[in-house]
Amino acid sequence: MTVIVLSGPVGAGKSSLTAILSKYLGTKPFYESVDDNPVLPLFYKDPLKYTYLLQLFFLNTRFHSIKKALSDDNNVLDRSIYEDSLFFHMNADIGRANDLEVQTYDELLESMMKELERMPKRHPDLLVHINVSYETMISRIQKRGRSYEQLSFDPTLEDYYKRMLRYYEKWYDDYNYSPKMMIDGDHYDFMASESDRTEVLDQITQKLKQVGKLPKNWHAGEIATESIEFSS
Ligand SMILES: Nc1ncnc2c1ncn2[C@@H]1O[C@H](COP(=O)(O)OP(=O)(O)O)[C@@H](O)[C@H]1O
Ligand SMILES: Nc1nc2c(ncn2[C@H]2C[C@H](O)[C@@H](COP(=O)(O)O)O2)c(=O)[nH]1
Repeated sequence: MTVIVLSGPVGAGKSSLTAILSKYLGTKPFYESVDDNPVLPLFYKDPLKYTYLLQLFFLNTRFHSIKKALSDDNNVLDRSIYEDSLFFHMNADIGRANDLEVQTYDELLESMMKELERMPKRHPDLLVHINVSYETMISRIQKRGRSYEQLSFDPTLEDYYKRMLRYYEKWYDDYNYSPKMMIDGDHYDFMASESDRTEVLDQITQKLKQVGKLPKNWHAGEIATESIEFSS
């Protein structure tokens, strides 16, 4: 059984690579709750009011997903509980949560992480982080077109996204729950270019081989983007 978690800032390409990778490895994809998330649009309209509720919503869904992924067969997760704290503390640092909310959140997360330690499989086998520049991030956010994520919806999102990229640098350096690797999301267009897709999948399978976690009975094959079901 092999569990892979994807990480990276908004628009980096996590959901897209989750779909490609899970199809390639013949494993199950787990997606974040976005289009069916009732709190997300409220958060972008009024972050001060909805930061805490949104975080509890994500934390709850991520906890259930990682528990299921760690007890199921092979899986690929599009963002996981390991990034939850980055988002909450980033928002708290810009004044969107008070000290009591931070303390309560940290204690709750700690209890959840302790519960994961009791799972038969305690951690993922590999973290695949997609690194992108601010320019790439913005162009992908525009390409995807969720209205509330656009700079035209809220110009202060420029600072928010730039801060997110800085927090991710430290987050990736500190992450130590599993082996990890970084994909250059500026360089590889794994959506439109077949050779880029092949190269990225190759990098990931090499790393899985290196850590002894390539799923059993798996054979490399080509995958066409048309055959993949992307999440919306
Ligand atoms: N490597 C890439 N090259 C070009 N376009 C990409 C790449 N990765 C993702 N995209 C496009 O960028 C947008 C955001 O990708 P998505 O997978 O939803 O990002 P995330 O899940 O990290 O927020 C989508 O329109 C997707 O088609
Ligand atoms: N405040 C938070 N926002 C979050 C969190 N996780 C995701 N998000 C937002 C960011 C995007 O607008 C959207 C989906 O993220 P993608 O990176 O998949 O595009 O949800 C969080 O924990 N806190």
